[in-house]
Amino acid sequence: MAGEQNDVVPADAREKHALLAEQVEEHRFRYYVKDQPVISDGAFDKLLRGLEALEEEYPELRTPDSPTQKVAGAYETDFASVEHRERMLSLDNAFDDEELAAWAERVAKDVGTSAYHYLCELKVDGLAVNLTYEHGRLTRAATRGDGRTGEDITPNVRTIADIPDRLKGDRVPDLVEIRGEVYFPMEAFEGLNARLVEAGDKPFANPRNAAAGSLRQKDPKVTATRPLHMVVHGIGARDGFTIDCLSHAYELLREWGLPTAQHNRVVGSLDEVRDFIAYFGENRHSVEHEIDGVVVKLDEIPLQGRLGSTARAPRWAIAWKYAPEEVNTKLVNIRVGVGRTGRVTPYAQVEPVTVAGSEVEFATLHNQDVVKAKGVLIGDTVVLRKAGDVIPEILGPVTDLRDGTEREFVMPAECPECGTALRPMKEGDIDLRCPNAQSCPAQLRERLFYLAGRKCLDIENFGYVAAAALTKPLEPSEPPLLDEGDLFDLTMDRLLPIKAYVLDQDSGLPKRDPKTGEEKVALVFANMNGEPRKNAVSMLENIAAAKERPLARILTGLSIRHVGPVAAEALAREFRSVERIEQATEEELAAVEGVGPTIAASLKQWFEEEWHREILRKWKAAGVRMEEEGSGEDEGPRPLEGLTVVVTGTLAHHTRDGAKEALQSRGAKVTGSVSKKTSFVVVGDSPGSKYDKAMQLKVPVLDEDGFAVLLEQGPEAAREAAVPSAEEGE
Ligand SMILES: NC(=O)c1ccc[n+]([C@@H]2O[C@H](COP(=O)([O-])OP(=O)(O)OC[C@H]3O[C@@H](n4cnc5c(N)ncnc54)[C@H](O)[C@@H]3O)[C@@H](O)[C@H]2O)c1
Ligand SMILES: [Zn+2]
Repeated sequence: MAGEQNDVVPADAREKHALLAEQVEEHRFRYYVKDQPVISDGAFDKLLRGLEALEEEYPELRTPDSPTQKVAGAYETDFASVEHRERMLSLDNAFDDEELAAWAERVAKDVGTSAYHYLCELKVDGLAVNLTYEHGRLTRAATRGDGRTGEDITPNVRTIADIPDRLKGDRVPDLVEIRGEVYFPMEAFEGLNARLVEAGDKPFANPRNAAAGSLRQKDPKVTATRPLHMVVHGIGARDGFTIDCLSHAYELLREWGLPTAQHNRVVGSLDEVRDFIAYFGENRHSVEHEIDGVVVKLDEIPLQGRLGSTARAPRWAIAWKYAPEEVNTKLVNIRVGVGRTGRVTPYAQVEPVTVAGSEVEFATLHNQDVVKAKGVLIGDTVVLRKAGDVIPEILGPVTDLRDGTEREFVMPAECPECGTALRPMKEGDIDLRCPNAQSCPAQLRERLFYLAGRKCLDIENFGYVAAAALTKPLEPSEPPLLDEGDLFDLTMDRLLPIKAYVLDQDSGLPKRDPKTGEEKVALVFANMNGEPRKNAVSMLENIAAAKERPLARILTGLSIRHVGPVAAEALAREFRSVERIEQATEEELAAVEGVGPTIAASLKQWFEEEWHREILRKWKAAGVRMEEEGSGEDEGPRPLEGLTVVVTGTLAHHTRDGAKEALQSRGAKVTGSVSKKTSFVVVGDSPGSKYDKAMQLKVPVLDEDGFAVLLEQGPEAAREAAVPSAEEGE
């Protein structure tokens, strides 16, 4: 019989099986012993699945020593080996609903009752540990190993703050094995790698490897410096207490001071299990640790016993795996981009990979220090992560795959777009900037793109392609826009001859002809006959229409540092024209709610640049609305409406214009001569005749403090602060 079956397995299947088995063993060794896997979990799971599929087809290949039949892994390591009292198992996986339903069906069939519950838990991405407590004291901690024998890591585990040395309470059992997952928090990962690189050590490729590597240190003092955490997810051998449900056991463990999970849920139906899976699929990153799936268990412990286990995994549990968020790929190059404010940021170009459903070719690297801290070299295989909607990032390098051809990234000294020498904006800044703010094509392009965008002028048909074509065309050699000043003076004549690279929507990089490999070049605004394209016509119409946008949007569109839509709204409401903002003192600007000193200083700086003021002059000449329209009841409070105020003498904290603006923006009328109708006279040093006149007419007089009261608290309070006190005032 056995001989017959041997004949049935074709030689190539046998060979393929042996090869796959060897690969799986090799990757397990790298993963469990070296803490440096060289392929992603997704890729590893595929290998294992391939092996399982072969064994499904040729069951003779499923020998007890096949990697599919074992808990990985029995390896010689530097640690003493210890036997678990009760076996630690792996889990069977479900990658789709069919597999989940098949598991549930098997359970229903074999359990012999309909009175059972599913316990849904999150699958923590870390490494499994077994903690032995005897009479409430932690006596041993071990890794899973091959499930029977693990590595003794007791001194290392004692350094983990989450794990109590002694169990709390008076119901402590004689013996209990606690199973849980040790993990390394994602937020701490970057810092750890930075320190490792700094010290000349190898960085970790991802947080799970960092957890394993940190826990499996020869020197527990090193482990103690790592922010490891644990979540409990099971219970092994026990003596001195009984439990009916795993969920109840967790309550007991919590009382003992063990770190139990916060998101477990007991449900009665498979549909509720599906809801749980769907919910955490959506909210994967709202959890305090990384998860790679959901573990569904039968809650009733006697029923777990009834179902039993295979050599590898319990039949009463299944692990639902979410789509992997991490993949391995090659770091092809590190390029630099220039942003709207001239900030030069390196970014990674990787061999295109699909992760979390989308193809990724670029990942952010923030700045040259981040590149260094991550310890990645150009040419490295790297772990790329795409978590939900967050932009893809590089976690770390797979250093075991280096062959010596990798090279370090060097931040360029010059702007890649305009050649200007890069420098920090101010001393101590990490970020380098291109100081050619006015005409650096990259900065101008980004500013225009922003200016035309939703938050600002909302100019339809004016996107990235137009912004690029207007600032750095291939032809003509002189770009139509050297800064944003001429935006509203663009004419079709200027647009028609413009040729530019055809840019890819996502990357902003030139598209290439698939046949020749050459970058594609095209007329941007004209069709083949040299006539205006439809969207060029409407772009110009939309630019003209944008002249009427509210002041706040115009202000936002100037790309003044720190002046976003909120600050722009506040400024527009308070000062009601660009001119008055320009004339205001730094104090007056800073005093506006929602503005403050940083923005005020930045505004002052901006207005100091001649070319900035030139933009304003050109826009005004082109008919851009630089003021708020009408008296605008709905445009903010005007607490001084109806008052007439005279300002005289020198004020310490305001210029004369500044004081005037402050009054006007609150609705007061400011006049030059004192009369019976004057509500207040504000006097500074050496006030002269207007002061005398005010005294004569019994008009309330305010010194600088009184003026502040008027501005901040209104006329009632100001009358009280006035000299002389104006009891007879209306
Ligand atoms: N990249 C590689 O080269 C490589 C190599 C080997 C293994 N791996 C990865 O390691 C994993 C395989 O390891 P495995 O055999 O331990 O199987 P598994 O990770 O699929 O499932 C078993 C493990 O899940 C853990 N777990 C987390 N939360 C749990 C919870 N709430 N309840 C119960 N258990 C929970 C336990 O530690 C348990 O041992 C896979 O993700 C695989 O991709 C990767
Ligand atoms: Zn530049």
